[in-house]
Amino acid sequence: MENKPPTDVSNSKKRKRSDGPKPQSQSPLAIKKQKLLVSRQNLPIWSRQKDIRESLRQHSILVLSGETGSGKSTQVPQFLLTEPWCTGKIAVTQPRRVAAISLARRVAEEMGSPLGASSPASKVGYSVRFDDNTSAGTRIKYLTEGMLLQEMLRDGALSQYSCVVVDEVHERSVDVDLLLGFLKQLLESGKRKKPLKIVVMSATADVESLSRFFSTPTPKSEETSNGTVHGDDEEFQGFSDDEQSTPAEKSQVSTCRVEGRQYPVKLHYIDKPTEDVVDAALQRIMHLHCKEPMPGDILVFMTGQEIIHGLQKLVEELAGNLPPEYPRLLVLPLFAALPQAAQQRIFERAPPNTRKVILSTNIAETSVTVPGVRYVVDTGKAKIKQYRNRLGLESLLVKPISKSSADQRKGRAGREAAGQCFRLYTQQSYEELEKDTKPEILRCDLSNAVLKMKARGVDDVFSFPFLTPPNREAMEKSLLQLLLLGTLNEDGKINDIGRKVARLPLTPTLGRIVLEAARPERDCLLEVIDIIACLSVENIFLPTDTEEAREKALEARSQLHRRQGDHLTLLAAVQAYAAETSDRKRWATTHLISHRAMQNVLNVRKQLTTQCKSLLPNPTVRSTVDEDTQENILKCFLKGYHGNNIARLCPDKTYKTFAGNQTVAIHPSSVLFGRKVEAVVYNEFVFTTKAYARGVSAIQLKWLEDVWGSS
Ligand SMILES: Nc1ncnc2c1ncn2[C@@H]1O[C@H](COP(=O)(O)OP(=O)(O)OP(=O)(O)O)[C@@H](O)[C@H]1O
Repeated sequence: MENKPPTDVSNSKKRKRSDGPKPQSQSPLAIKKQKLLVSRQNLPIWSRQKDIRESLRQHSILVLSGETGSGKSTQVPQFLLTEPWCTGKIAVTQPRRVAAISLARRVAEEMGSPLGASSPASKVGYSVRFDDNTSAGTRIKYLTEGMLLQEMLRDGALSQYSCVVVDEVHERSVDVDLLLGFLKQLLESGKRKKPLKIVVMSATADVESLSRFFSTPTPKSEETSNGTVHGDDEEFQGFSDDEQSTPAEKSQVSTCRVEGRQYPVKLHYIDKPTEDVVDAALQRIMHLHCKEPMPGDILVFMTGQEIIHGLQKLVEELAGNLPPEYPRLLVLPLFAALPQAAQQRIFERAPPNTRKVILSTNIAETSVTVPGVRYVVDTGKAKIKQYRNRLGLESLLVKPISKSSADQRKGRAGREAAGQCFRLYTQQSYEELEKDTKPEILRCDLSNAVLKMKARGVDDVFSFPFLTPPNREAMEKSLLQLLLLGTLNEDGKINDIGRKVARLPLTPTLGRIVLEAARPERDCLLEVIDIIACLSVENIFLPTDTEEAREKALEARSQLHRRQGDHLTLLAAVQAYAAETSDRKRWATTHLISHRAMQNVLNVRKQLTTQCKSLLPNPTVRSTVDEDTQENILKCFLKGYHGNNIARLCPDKTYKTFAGNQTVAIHPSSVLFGRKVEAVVYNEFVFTTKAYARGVSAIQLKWLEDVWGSS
């Protein structure tokens, strides 16, 4: 057996010092910790603890690969916590908030620590967009990649951290690619007073290219040739040169492979390709439920929210007709737009004699352990973001996943006991899948990434150390967009507006809309925040799939509907909900509005309002929104969309987009559906059976001069 876990060392010291009446080991947290220690010791990674610690004593960077479930995400930070160099915090990044939260919860339990802000003694916390659950004592912080990037804007040297663990690097989100580049630059800059250790890990990491990436020095561009990669001037204050380590030391990369997983997963394929994957999933779920013994929950990977809701209905219907001797079925959906509390329900154990079936998008694909899951059903598809450069459009398309994703999905079974994975595609189809998912940076709108680079002082974005350099044309396009948004100056340098936008937890477009609303001439900050809060959560309006339901909804929501369109309708809904003081849940039900989504809107609204305080210290608070304010609100959206997301009515009575001259119809979910107005602004361009604009409001063409004429 290896050394005792670091946490044990510190706690045994504490125990000796404590002379209170009740030994610490009897507290519920300590009992749980002891119990979990046994499972931790059985993880394959446990026996590699010494090697992992040793390699980071010798090197700055460790690229760690190991099978799903081998213990990387939960154990590595705990192994490193008591290393001599680890005097600060450890950041562990995750591609998604659901994983960041559940891992923090698990590791807190394993360490016998309260979670997050619940106690100053808490050692483990998490930080995700709109939810920072950490305390002054937090040593291990699970956070989304985006949150660490935000932190880097405030403190580019990451001075509170001794270590950054970049987990699930194979997902290759834009944020992780930026993070890797920034971390590499930070190590090369020699501007850290104390050592910073970096661990990059995944089950399916491309160890070779990651090692090469970190060990090849970044060529210096003109802008960075003075050796500094600087954001705000204050970022690197307090670092003295004499304590810098040499670049040779810093670029040392070590690698480690952890073999084996705790429990086996039996793999099944179908014999013939299926046309109807929803039906195949339904059959598989019901078959497992009726034939397989309890306990054994089922995790099903689907493509998106709508298809999940559809399958949920079907499963519930069939389960309702089963004879009483069968266990009950509890169906839980899981997708990104679902509020956190609802997402976390999947981690609760199912009630007695009940089997959980979780219908999830790819957000449960990596890092998470869903207690109780023994069976994974994989449809082999996911919605993947695709950016069409020429049109300047980003859309989500249903595509086959990669082998690496399929293996991650399989890895969600066999975590607490042996499991099985049912792939609803043939073995041949699996063999034909791409090895890895194409990095997001090659298929998305880059304006957010470029603005983040600019805000961190990377003026020459073309020489940024990318693991995979994006397409030059896409970069140029995003630079142009940022220039049009008014976030960059003509010379390409970030300006004050850009810096402010970059600090908001929103896309550059939404951030720019907020900034416009904070201008005293517009003074509609609170209203715009309300609308943007709605756009940041799941749809507040409950779905209406039949004609009858649509009519019912129209009637129920008639007082909220605004003839100007969806933006002001959202605002009316938030304001009416917030003004309801007696029974908000009932109000939501009567108006066919999701109470859960609304609670989330109010939460986001609160946080955005706090974050925007410095933009406009005394925004006008209104109980009713007069016509001038309505116009100002829509003008803010026009400012943010700067020519994109606008369509005008043509003589043939169709709407055509300003940019690209594409025909676009108003989506049936819009309050403007069927109406013909001079021009419209919309939030989203979606392509289903045809091109639709979603989230639409009527505008006047003469407003454009006022909007685009102003800076
Ligand atoms: N919330 C949890 N509930 C129960 N067991 C858990 C939980 N989280 C982790 N575990 C246990 O710890 C093991 C290791 O999990 P961990 O997330 O550290 O593995 P990993 O190697 O990072 O896997 P992956 O690559 O799939 O993210 C799991 O297989 C499971 O046995």
